[in-house]
Amino acid sequence: MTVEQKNAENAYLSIENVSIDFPTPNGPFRALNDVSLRIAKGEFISLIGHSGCGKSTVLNIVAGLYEATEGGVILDKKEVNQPGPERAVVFQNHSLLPWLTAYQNVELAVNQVFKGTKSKAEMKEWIEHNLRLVHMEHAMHKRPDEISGGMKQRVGIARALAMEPKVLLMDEPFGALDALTRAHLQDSLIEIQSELNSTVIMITHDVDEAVLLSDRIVMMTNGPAATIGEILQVDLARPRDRLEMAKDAEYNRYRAEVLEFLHKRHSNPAQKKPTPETSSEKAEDKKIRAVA
Ligand SMILES: Nc1ncnc2c1ncn2[C@@H]1O[C@H](COP(=O)(O)OP(=O)(O)OP(=O)(O)O)[C@@H](O)[C@H]1O
Repeated sequence: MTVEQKNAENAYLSIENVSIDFPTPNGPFRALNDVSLRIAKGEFISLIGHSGCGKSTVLNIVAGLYEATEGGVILDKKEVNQPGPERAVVFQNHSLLPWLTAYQNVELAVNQVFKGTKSKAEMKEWIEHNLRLVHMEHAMHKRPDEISGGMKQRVGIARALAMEPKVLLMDEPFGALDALTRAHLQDSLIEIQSELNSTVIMITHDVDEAVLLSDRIVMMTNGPAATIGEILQVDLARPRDRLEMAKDAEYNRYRAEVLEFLHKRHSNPAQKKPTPETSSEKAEDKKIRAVA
């Protein structure tokens, strides 16, 4: 059986022939063209590609925030056509309510999902359990302005996990953090993933992050009309240890494979013909190189 057939059989989340046109003053702009991806339960998928290729658009369609012009998304046999708590999103910039403590921020989401099904005591235990999962039990009664950026991101992840989503959607969740904090959070995510076996789609610009965390890395072509260019299956044994990985020849082969895709086979067109209008894309490309 081919990998493709195996994925089709095990699909928990299916993105089927998705295309999207955004209206612009010059007519419709096709951002994504014919994107298809089948994801198994418990799989960790990274989406990587140059700035503006459409990664967030894919995630927003799965989240139900954007509607595909063609094709659609099916999660656990049901079509996705609006946002819902079974698809929790973690953004780059933590979106905690500033006047609530870490505990209360998680409580808000838990109330939304479990009101009527869990007792007050069960809810308290569940909120604390999720804060413990991200190692935030010591600061659960602090407000966002009293904790660091990395801690806020941990609370954002706890809040998403506490909703017990079928799929966790992460849009550059560690993009705004310094390298060390980022590494700590990646390690926490590896730990959580091995404990919960969550199904995850994560957007990243960081090649090491993608290889370290993913079962498959989905590499997107440049837009407009972006689509999936290649998919890299990462067959590294778990649990993965970052220090051991750095010396592992297989790990470095996967890493080189992603870099080749991004900088050779699908290099950023902004780099080839630099113009003032593309300066923001060039900055983004530097971001990919800097973290690679
Ligand atoms: N609501 C919208 N209306 C019009 N165009 C949009 C809209 N959302 C995205 N686009 C366009 O679709 C393309 C893909 O954008 P998207 O944000 O998905 O890219 P991305 O790969 O996530 O970028 P980045 O890595 O910089 O976050 C871009 O050309 C963008 O300008």
